[in-house]
Amino acid sequence: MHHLTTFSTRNNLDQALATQVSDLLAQAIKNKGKASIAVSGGSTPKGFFELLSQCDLDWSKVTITLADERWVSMDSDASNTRLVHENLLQNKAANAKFFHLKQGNELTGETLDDLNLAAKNSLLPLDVLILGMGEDGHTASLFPCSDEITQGLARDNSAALLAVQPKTAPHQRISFSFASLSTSQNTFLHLCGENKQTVLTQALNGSDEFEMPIRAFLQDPNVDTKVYWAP
Ligand SMILES: O=C1O[C@H](COP(=O)(O)O)[C@@H](O)[C@H](O)[C@H]1O
Repeated sequence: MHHLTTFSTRNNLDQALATQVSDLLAQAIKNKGKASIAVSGGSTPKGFFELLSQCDLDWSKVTITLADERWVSMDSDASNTRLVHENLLQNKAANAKFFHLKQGNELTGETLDDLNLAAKNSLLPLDVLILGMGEDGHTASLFPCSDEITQGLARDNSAALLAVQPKTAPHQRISFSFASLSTSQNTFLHLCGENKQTVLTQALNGSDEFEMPIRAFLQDPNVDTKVYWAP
């Protein structure tokens, strides 16, 4: 299921999202002494990251990871890890821990096994998940065009992470699965622009998750996704 909140500007959205996420992380720290958050990459979250990095929080108790990563080196413009380091792991948030998805040069089965174990032991279930959405309806790196989409959306997938090779987007990816992301305590979908509004409407007007994987987060009755949109 989903709840849509519309903001008049991107900055208003970024401010509201940063405040809400900071409050949720503080609450998790108060309840259990630590907090975990997965953020998305791409072009949408930069302003939100900058504002969140300035929030007062015991960041040393927060672990940040990505919902997905492109298997590129960290100095590449396409690296989501680089985006997070340059915009979120700054200011007050410089003390946060970062759980790296990109480990080594090759995405081997052994790398995945190690990451799956580490994610289950130290990160999951996430306190906060911030998703983005591509214009093909992908979210995280759960791409409709990929051979791995069945595994990525399977409700009984015991693996937290999977390797994905999109056919219509560049770079091999590593992505958290729907099964692991859907256990998050608080899920947000961060969208900006008219094109994303059109894609959102399309996603809400159909039900085939394999055509638009974002539908799993918008329509699964066990997942409550707060959609934040600004023009
Ligand atoms: O490739 C990706 O794309 C999506 C959407 O990105 P945007 O540029 O349209 O905001 C993003 O959520 C995901 O993390 C990223 O790897």
